[in-house]
Amino acid sequence: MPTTNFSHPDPYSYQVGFDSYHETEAVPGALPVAQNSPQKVPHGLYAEKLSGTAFTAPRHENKQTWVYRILPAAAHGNFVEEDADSYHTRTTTETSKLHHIPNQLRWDPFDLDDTVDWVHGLHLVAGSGDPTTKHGLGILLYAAGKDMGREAFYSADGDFLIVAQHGALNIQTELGKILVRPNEICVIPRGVRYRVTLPAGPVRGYVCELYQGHFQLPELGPIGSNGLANSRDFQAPVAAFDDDEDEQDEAKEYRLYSKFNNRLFSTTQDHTPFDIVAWHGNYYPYKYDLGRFNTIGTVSYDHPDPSIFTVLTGASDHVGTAIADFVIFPPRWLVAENTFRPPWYHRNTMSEFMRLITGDYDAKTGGGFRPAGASLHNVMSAHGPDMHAFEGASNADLKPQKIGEGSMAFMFESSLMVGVSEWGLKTCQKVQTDYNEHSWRPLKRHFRNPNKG
Ligand SMILES: O=C(O)Cc1cc(O)ccc1O
Ligand SMILES: [Fe+2]
Repeated sequence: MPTTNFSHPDPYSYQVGFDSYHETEAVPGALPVAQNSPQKVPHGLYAEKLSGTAFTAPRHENKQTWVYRILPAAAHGNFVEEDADSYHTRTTTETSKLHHIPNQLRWDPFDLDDTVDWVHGLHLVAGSGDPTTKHGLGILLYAAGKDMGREAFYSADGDFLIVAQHGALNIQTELGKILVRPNEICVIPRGVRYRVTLPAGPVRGYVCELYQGHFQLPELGPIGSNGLANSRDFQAPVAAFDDDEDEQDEAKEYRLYSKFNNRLFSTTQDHTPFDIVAWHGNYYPYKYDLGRFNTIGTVSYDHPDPSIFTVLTGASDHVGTAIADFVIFPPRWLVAENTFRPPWYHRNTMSEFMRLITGDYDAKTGGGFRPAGASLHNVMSAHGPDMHAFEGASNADLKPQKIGEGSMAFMFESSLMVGVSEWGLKTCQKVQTDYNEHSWRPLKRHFRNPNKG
């Protein structure tokens, strides 16, 4: 089945394509014809450009969108930093620095939290690099149960790749509306302002924030011109705006939050930020149903590298070496002959942050790897199947087998060593102290040395 069976219907319509040039207008004639910035924009709108790359970036990388809005984004008050205890993304103080440790780490499922909204429910778990130099990534967990009020949020730090694990996110962005349900992902580019409400109760999930560049589809190489995540399955919103002209002054007031170098600032403005009537460009938020992934695997022998499961990649300046790959492990047939079918034991120069959205995972059958928690195998931290998985798979009858039915695991894989936040290591109280003890210390020796008598 090439789509996920969602319990929550999607009320919105979308335009399709990855990195496409889209144009959309919520009022006919709002888009200027054949120019971007006429002396007077149709319908008395303001023209504004949102740049996702340097003006001079090469054409194949260049990203920008022209928006036509009721008032420019600049029309707001001064930002003031929020109280440090009210949010959970800081990295730069002594008490919130990142810890770099070689241990294999695993977390029990993170708690739901229905006392906070999207902005205040974001927790930095791990990260590397620095938003101020536009290098690296942040890995965040979100858990929220409240709608954002008359508020909007943007991150100046990077692109948010949101992996919904529990509950639906109704995301009203400046560029239109997107519904994101478990087993869907959504990318909100740096700077795009949005508001999250929760149409089906509390939510929980993960964010990979890319401080540099933008997510791309991986090269397909010898796979050919289709496969993995196909371009036409990416959905972008159509223009939609609120008109607050007839509302009372108090009702027009909006609070605007900015995530800026992992700190939270806010200001107010006396009009809605969701006033874009039309836009055109290739810098926009989008979503993707992981159930549509066209999974490729071996039909002969041996376990291939998990790069064949890459949905999106956030490239570094070095070809083939990612700042962040987003990889999934979808339901699939295993048919390899004479093969140990689960992942091999390995030490990776890349760091691997993993989790289950739902179901189970073939390398961890001994318990402890459950949806909504996490694991981190940092640079060169040895890992692989736990004792149960090893004994099971090395004695299994190798007939064709469908694995992961109803399951979805994912990985944020980075070439960078990631540090774990104070919240991730201590405050959340979810770190399993016996991960290694439970998974690999029980592995039995099977070698019988033929050189011994
Ligand atoms: O460690 C893991 O479970 C992730 C993983 C899966 C796989 O199929 C091969 C390598 C790899 O790191
Ligand atoms: Fe791995």
